[in-house]
Amino acid sequence: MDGRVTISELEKVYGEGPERTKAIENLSFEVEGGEFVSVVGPSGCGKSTLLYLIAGFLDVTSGTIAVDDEPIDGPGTDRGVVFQDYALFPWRTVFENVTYGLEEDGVPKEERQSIAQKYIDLVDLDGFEDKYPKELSGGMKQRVGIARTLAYEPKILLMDEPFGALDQPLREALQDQLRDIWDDLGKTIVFITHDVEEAVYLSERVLIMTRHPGTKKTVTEVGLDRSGTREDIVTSDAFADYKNSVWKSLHEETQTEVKL
Ligand SMILES: Nc1ncnc2c1ncn2[C@@H]1O[C@H](COP(=O)(O)OP(=O)(O)OP(=O)(O)O)[C@@H](O)[C@H]1O
Repeated sequence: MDGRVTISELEKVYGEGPERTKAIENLSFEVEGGEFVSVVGPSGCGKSTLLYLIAGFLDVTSGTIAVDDEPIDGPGTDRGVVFQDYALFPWRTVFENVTYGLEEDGVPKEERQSIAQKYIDLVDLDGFEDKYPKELSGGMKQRVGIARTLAYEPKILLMDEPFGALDQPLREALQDQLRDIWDDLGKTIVFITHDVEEAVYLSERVLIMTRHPGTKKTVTEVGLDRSGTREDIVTSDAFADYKNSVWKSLHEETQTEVKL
């Protein structure tokens, strides 16, 4: 399946001289096409840096990132980013926010209207097309953010703590919606989170990064039976085992950090 991300011997250094900070070192990792991978790690380990490197917003210092074997060269519509703070245009309605990228790409009006409506419906925002961001709850704003990114029809969704600012019930609702979208659309998803439970609930594999400078520490394969309800899943022994395994690996890193 398309949308494979191959990261090879990646290094990212910010600044020079006394300002020099090595954010990521010697990171190699592959995300399969259509796979859902979460990334967790101590604060400052380079998770956002990794996401923005894959997005092409930042240049690598050394190493390569390729999508379907093609080294990336800056941002592209094959990759779409969803930000924690939604990054919506306050002066545009829901509909206009979702059509923005399509307008920029010169997609004809009728086509962009039907694409936008499809994704607005997919995130359950039909009826809210003419509202402005200030009239929406945080959860609705993030659904607009997701619809806007999906409207580009990227192969890969890059999500930087997208539900971090939401309260628990909303967060859970959006997690379930994202899983449904993933089931329907089969996109590759790279999802950054601080929340171990969220990572295990959502993804097929969890990449745990070392503390600063970040690299791959461990990868946990999550083989959950997801056929039941949320309650069935989160109360299962398997869920507890996966959560413990990710938590232990992460905790070793944060303990090291505290000792210093
Ligand atoms: N623009 C920048 N200039 C210089 N250093 C930076 C820049 N952006 C990030 N860094 C540094 O790179 C390292 C990794 O930062 P990054 O934000 O990627 O980590 P993170 O794991 O996403 O952190 P958090 O979990 O706290 O959001 C940190 O030491 C940070 O201070």
